[in-house]
Formats: sequence, structure tokens, C-alpha cells
Amino acid sequence: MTDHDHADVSTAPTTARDASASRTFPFTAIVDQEEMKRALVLNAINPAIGGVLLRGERGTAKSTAVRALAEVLPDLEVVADCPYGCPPDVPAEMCGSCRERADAGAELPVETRSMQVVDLPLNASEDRVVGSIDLERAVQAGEREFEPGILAEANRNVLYVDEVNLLDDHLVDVLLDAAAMGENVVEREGVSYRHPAEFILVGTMNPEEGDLRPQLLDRFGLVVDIEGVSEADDRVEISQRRAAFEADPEGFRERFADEQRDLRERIAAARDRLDTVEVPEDVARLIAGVNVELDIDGHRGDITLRRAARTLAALEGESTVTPRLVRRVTRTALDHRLKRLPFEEEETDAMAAFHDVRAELGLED
Ligand SMILES: Nc1ncnc2c1ncn2[C@@H]1O[C@H](COP(=O)(O)OP(=O)(O)OP(=O)(O)O)[C@@H](O)[C@H]1O
Repeated sequence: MTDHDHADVSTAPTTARDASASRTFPFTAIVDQEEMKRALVLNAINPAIGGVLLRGERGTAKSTAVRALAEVLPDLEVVADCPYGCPPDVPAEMCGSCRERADAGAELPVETRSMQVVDLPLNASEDRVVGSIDLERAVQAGEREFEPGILAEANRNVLYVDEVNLLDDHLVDVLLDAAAMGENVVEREGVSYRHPAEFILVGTMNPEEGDLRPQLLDRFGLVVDIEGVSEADDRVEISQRRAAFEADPEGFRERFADEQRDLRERIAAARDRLDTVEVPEDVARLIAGVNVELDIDGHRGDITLRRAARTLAALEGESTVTPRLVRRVTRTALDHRLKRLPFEEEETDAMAAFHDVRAELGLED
């Protein structure tokens, strides 16, 4: 018997893809908010960027964008009967059961599936999130009985927490542990179970409703601060598009079908190209210099900025990262890592640091 024979697919968490497609506002129909859309797309291309937090006032299309992302996410090859959707060709990233089967020379059933947006509701119980072990059965039958939870479903997918700043502390701890280790470990009375849990964490929040714990903030690769659209023409366009969508969802979605397909194709092409994108020595120095200038703790800032810039290069069909590409992702990669000292006279500014360091190194945009 394998560890996941008892996965009950009927209790799988709801995903944005489950919602009937005709209810989803198309990603490409979102007006303006380019930084938000770019941050989501970059993570879809390269999950190693580490997720994104969308922070801003109510009604600025944050949750609309996350739900819409589901439709442009790339396809994945998965082991068809595995509750964690293990990658069929990468034993190092497999769960124990898939690895055992692969080691025994079994042919694993393979299926192509689109990446999904999996919801983590604020009121979810810990068991629902991490999964549960049926201790009675474990004792009686000497078998491990594990009921996979939301983190199982989230493996290799997007895990979405709306109002992430209101998430209970114990769930925040669970998320931080899983995000740090890339796996979910469940322990109950001496019985333990573990499975891979690599996910793109996407959170949305309204800062007026409370702050996020700094450890959790630091975990997000990118953070976008979103403001409402102020340009009158764009505001008119937003309400017209929303009205058109509500009046005739299918017709509206049809209008954006080509743009949606183009974006999906660009994301897939960027994924294929990503490994070949190069970071020249002077651009690597620029990235390091900006982090030093801003006195950012640790190296997560350097690493994320480099990954985001490489991924943007791949999205734009470039083979080399330029200072211009670094500039376009500097704010989202670094702003939330800046030290805000209480009596500081001048605000540290990621963009100002970028321009200073670029000038010092004598680099063109
Ligand atoms: N830039 C935009 N383009 C298209 N629609 C928009 C835009 N900004 C807001 N909207 C529309 O405004 C409504 C509210 O958006 P949404 O629910 O995504 O907001 P939110 O930022 O997640 O805030 P809340 O937490 O209040 O839900 C939606 O109907 C959405 O389509």
C-alpha cells in the first residue's frame, strides 16, 4: 500500500480554475496596474522568485488579477495519480511514494495539467492546511494514513492567501516552515509524514487593516504597492470593461481571447528561454551595489533582484540582462527589504540607489 492510496480527491481544495471559466475576468483585460501584472507573470515564469504580495487599497483589482492569473499559467507534467503532482522526471523533487515506484522501475502515469491557483482561506483549520494523519488506523493496521491538505494541492502551484495580514499566527508559522523547507512535515503523537510543498506564495492585503509579520514579508520575493488608477480615461475604461463583462461574460472573454493566448504563449516561451539568459559582470555588480547602498540585510535582495531581472529578460525575448531590465524590477524586489529607521530624515529609496550606483559604475540604461 502506498502512502497516498487514501487521498480523497473529492475533498480537494477549490481552485480558481474550478470556477466556471465564464465567471473569470480575463487577466489581459485588467487596465493599467502594469507592475502588479508583471510581478504575477514573472513568478509564473520563474517560481524561484519567491512569490508576490499585492498591497493596496480596496477595489484595485488585486484579487481579480490573482484569480485571472490561473488562465494564463503554464502547463506542467505531473504524475497523474499523485496527490502532490510530482514531476515525473525529477526524482529529487518527488514524494516518497513516487520515488519508491520510480526506483522499483515502475512506469509512472504522466499527465499534463495547467498550474493552478489554490486558495488558502483565512478560516482553514491547521489539519485542512497541512493534512491529517489517521492515528487510529495507523495504530490498528500499522499503516500510515495521510489525508492530504491544501499544501499538498499547492505543490508546484500558486498558493493564494487573500487578506494574508489577517492570517492566524499558527498558520503563518506553518507557511513559513513549508516555504523555507519546500516540504510539509506533519507530526502527530510520534507518527510523522512528509511531502514536497514547493509553491508560489501570492498574498493580497489592504495595509489599512493591519501589518504583516516581518518574517512573512521577507519571504515574499516581490511586493507591489498598488494605488487606484487616477487617470480619468483609464477609470472610464475600467468601469466600461466591468459593465461589458457583467452584461455578456462570454462575449467579453471572446474579445480578449487572442491577447490571453498570446500571453500564455509568451509565458511558456519565457520559461523555455530562462536558463539561457546571461547576467554580465557589470550588471551583477550593479545588483550587488544597489543592495550594499541600501544596506539590505542578507543576500535575499541580491538573489531576488537578479532572478526577477533575468526572468523579465526572458519575457521580453532578451538573451542578456541590461541595467534597464534591472531598473524595472528594483522597486518590487527591494522596497520591502529597506530598513525604515524611526528618526531617519530622508527616506531610503530603492530607485535613487539604483540610479546612483548605475552612474558610479558608468553604465548606460
Ligand atoms: N485596473 C482595473 N482593471 C479592471 N478592473 C478593475 C481594475 N481595478 C478595479 N477593477 C474592478 O474593480 C472591482 C474590484 O476589484 P477586486 O475585487 O479585484 O479588488 P481588490 O483589490 O482585490 O480589493 P478587495 O480586497 O476589496 O476585493 C472588480 O470588479 C474589478 O474588475
